[in-house]
Amino acid sequence: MDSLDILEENVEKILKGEGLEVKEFDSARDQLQPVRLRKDVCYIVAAVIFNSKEEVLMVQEAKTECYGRWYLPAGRMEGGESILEALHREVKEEAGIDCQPITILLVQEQGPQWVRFIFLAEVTGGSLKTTAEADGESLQAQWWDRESPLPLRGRDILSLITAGLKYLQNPWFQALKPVDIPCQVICQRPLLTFVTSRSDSSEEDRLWLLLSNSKGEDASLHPHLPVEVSNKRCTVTWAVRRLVKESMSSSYSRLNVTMCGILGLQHNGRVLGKTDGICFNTLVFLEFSEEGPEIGGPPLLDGDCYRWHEVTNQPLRAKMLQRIKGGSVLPVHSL
Ligand SMILES: C[C@@](O)(CCOP(=O)(O)OP(=O)(O)O)CC(=O)O
Ligand SMILES: [Mg+2]
Repeated sequence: MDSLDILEENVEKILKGEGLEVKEFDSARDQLQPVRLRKDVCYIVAAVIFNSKEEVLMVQEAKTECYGRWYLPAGRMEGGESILEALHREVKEEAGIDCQPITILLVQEQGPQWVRFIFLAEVTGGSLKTTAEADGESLQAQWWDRESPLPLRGRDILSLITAGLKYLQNPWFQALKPVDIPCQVICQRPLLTFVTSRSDSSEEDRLWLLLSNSKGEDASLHPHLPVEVSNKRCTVTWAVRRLVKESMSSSYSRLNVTMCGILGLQHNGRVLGKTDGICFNTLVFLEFSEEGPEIGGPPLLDGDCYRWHEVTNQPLRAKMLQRIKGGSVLPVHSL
């Protein structure tokens, strides 16, 4: 199998939400310090869970700063646990309910220091925590009909509940759960795409993918997708803008960079301080905001660190175009 076949096989895997080991980074070595949970990264999980009457599971907070107010079951991940283990633990501790994930519904992030995974989940067992079982985690849990008045800890959850109902009625992207692959840093592997529409609508659009020419330690690294590290305060969206600015600086001012969303999320978390990172596989779309010297092709690249690969594999190209144009990707909100 030649190197471009391997590349396209890897792109297929990413489109399915599968993970790929991160072998090489396109970031300076000094940005590759392992991150440490609760020291320089904070991950939070939150659960949107409905019952058969479309009431949503809410917990009454026991914390001083929000005592007695209601919120979704949510909390900070602890060292050594996976994202799904944190989800199960938080929902059990705060609501008394056993659950299983349906999908990650949304990722909200402010760079490494705050990443929140909102899950749509379903009940598998347990029973609602009662006031007799109140503790430091929560006072009680109840099903909320979403209409009766309820003093909320934060109104941010209302849009999350709406997103959960919308997904249940119409799953607009394929269900996504974290893939258990360790990573030391918070990084992103973008499918960074450029599309040229054909003048003759009977022909399919042309699609290009940005590849990195960086060589790995084992120099035999096949042409591969770039991997950008998100260091301090650098959001996922900003990291990909930085990549575009560095690789296409002469065209950057004429480019619109659209973060379509997350195709996959790789995290393991087993070894505190060594596997606290996350690799986000993302889908990004570039387009010109104004005409320029390029005729029907992608932006000119500066230097030789990157190159454009035209995707001529028709089924793969069709899949990628559908994801780009259909918006059927897990949303990421860089706050
Ligand atoms: C992430 C929140 O929306 C609420 C979840 O965090 P908690 O304050 O409930 O943390 P635990 O004590 O671990 O349960 C707060 C925020 O970061 O905006
Ligand atoms: Mg909490």
